[in-house]
Amino acid sequence: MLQMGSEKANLPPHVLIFPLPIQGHVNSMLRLAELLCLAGLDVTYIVSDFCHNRLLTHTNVSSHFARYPGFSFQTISDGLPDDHPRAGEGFVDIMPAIKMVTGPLFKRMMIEKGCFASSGARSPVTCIIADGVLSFAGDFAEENGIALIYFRTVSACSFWACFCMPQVIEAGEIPLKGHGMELAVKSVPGMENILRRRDLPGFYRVDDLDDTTFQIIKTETQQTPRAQAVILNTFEDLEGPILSHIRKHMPRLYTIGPNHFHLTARLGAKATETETLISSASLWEEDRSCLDWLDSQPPKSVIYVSFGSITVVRREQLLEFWYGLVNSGQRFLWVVRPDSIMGEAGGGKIPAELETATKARGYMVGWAPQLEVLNHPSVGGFLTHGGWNSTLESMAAGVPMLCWPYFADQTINSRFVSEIWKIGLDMKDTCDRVIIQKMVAELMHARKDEFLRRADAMAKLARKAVTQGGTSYNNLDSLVEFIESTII
Ligand SMILES: O=c1ccn([C@@H]2O[C@H](COP(=O)(O)OP(=O)(O)O[C@H]3O[C@H](CO)[C@@H](O)[C@H](O)[C@H]3O)[C@@H](O)[C@H]2O)c(=O)[nH]1
Ligand SMILES: C[C@H]1CC[C@@H]2C(C(=O)O)=CO[C@@H](O)[C@@H]21
Repeated sequence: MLQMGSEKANLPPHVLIFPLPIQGHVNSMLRLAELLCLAGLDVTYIVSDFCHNRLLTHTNVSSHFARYPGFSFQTISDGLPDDHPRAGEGFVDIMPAIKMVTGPLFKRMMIEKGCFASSGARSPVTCIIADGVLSFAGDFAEENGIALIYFRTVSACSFWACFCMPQVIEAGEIPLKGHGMELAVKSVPGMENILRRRDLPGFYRVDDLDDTTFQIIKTETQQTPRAQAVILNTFEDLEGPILSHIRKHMPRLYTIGPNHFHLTARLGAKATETETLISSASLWEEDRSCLDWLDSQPPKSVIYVSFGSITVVRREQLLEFWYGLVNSGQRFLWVVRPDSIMGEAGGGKIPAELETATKARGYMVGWAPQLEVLNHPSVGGFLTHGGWNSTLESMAAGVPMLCWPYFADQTINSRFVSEIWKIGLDMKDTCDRVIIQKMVAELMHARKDEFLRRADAMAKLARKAVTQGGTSYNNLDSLVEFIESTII
């Protein structure tokens, strides 16, 4: 058991925050870190050397967080060589490497550094908030009598569908073996009339139940209830019915999202200043020239296209998207990450008609300041992979979505976007220029008003949740009180 020296008793709680070291987890949990700093807690944020180097290179996190004396970074290896792609198919290496290398390193680091006890005026770590898929951090907390909270960075619907993996197997609804994808899934309580097999989180798409990633996700998800509390980046008005199911297993569940919006609200920003007060957590250099380009476009005329930090596409798929966008006649701003095209550097010539049309009404960047883009008045739609941060950021900005899920939670998020929240369309499992053209037109023209109306209503609910008295606002206060109550 780690001892709290009595002389430290009046110090604030010291929370160790440990995200899975990939973009979508790092930014979501960094926002939580700042929310806790604002509440007066001390925070150690532990992140991979790889992500830390990139954060230092591409963002102002160091100077931004300097305003919180109780905040510090600690770095650790993610177990992968520096030149590992950490994207596309390479994502399957991340979880095993973290488990095999980072887990043991973490334990050593915590013991050797006495849980960072000697760091000036801070108490030793009193609470660990670990990513919900890092069970080794939970083991450490349990073994050493430190309070444990899990933060699963995905939607409640995805988390719940993963939590029900044993029942889905039991019901014989998987393995999928590539057929029956249209069949209704009946074994996820609360989603009986919502999901087809193709809408299950992408981890389910296995022919063999011994698949390593499937097993890791199943095991990591099953152990969640051992934490004293669970945090989700969502809000009650968005996922209330699913949250009720989760609460039967994990009653102390804090919904505090959308995180970025919540942080903005707590920082006291006015709507027009929205994103400048939030520190960027980008692992790539943001190309801000796209904001100038957006300034010269008509209101709500641009579809913003981005598939997040892990998606990769084959050259044929890139061309299908490109033709689809160009043939739709729509203005577009497209993020093509330098590492997102499979094959030899995206080799091959780009057809002249695509180049010409792009010069006329498109703009491409390697990485964008996404929050500012989504909140720009010229943006009227978002062609997205449906990563949870992108989905929440789009919702909070009132921007309708066209979803092209790539893997993981994205396949279920896109189903909820189209069928439950009705703020966009789901284009999963197709990549065809004609379909893309048609769906872009549907989102941006034929059903534009309908989608904008609902997206605007959803944005209002999100704002209400993070405003004083709102559910996420109150839940964050309760979370802080809970963390304070865990000091022994
Ligand atoms: O040009 C860009 C593109 C993205 N972003 C930001 O990068 C983040 C991307 O996060 P997300 O939309 O969640 O996608 P991924 O990077 O793919 O995130 C991973 O982590 C998420 C949270 O667990 C999961 O929902 C996703 O499926 C998983 O792929 C968002 O905050 C974006 O604002 C930028 O700032 N600029
Ligand atoms: C690489 C993936 C492993 C787990 C994470 C996840 C989750 O359900 O927590 C979903 O997709 C990715 O963000 C992560």
